[in-house]
Amino acid sequence: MIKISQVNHHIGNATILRNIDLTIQNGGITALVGPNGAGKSTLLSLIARLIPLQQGQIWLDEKDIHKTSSREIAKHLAILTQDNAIHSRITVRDLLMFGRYPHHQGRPTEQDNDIVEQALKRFELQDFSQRFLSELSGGQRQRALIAMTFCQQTQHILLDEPLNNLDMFHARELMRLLRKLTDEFNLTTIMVVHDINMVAAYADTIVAMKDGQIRLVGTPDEILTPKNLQEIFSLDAELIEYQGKKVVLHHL
Ligand SMILES: Nc1ncnc2c1ncn2[C@@H]1O[C@H](COP(=O)(O)OP(=O)(O)OP(=O)(O)O)[C@@H](O)[C@H]1O
Repeated sequence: MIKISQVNHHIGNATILRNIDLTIQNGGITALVGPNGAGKSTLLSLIARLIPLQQGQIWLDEKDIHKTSSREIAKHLAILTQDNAIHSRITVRDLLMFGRYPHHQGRPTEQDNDIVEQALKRFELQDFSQRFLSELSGGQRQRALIAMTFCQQTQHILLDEPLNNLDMFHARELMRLLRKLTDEFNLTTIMVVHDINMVAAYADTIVAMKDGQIRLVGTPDEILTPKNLQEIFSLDAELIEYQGKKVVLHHL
């Protein structure tokens, strides 16, 4: 469980996050949605301990995240941020093995090799395994980075806009795979997603943010209404239902 209590965050005079209270139960996919600049990435970075907490508390199960070492946190929580300052002269296979680092500390075992092999297979990266990241397309690189995050084999996975750079086919494949892995390993997957229809189809819970605040929390069925879309995104959109899922017609 991730429990966020009374978190506030400021940069200079600007308030970036305001009175954030949120509990994310273990298991399932939670989608963080909201307009650009709402504070989604900042909140993910605070949960993953990538930036210092200024005010409030964040708990990962029984651990106070900001009082626990990064090494300990890395065994329970993996994050893929938007700015991946990863050296491009590394092969896909080595990148995935790098994801195992919190476990092997530089000395990979047979088990680490197996996990990397499985991830190469599941993320369909076998054909690229010996290629450098610089030799991949943007979408292929994004898949490799997500696979690396999974190789960490943590119970909690945070992904900031994982669908970036993916074409329609690979975006859907990735969402299906994330759904499958989340269910199979009972993971807690938290992701920032802009494609609201992917959220409608694959997320269990939506957390909608705006202006540094959490405005709505609920299931896609509860949250996706014309009134809420207007309130969060200032968007006039119609909704239809298809195969029991909401579809937002926002492009017309
Ligand atoms: N280092 C920084 N210095 C100043 N302002 C910042 C900094 N980092 C973020 N911000 C501001 O904080 C606000 C929240 O940014 P954040 O990246 O968390 O939003 P977001 O909801 O993830 O947006 P997006 O959907 O565009 O990725 C924005 O107004 C942004 O300009």
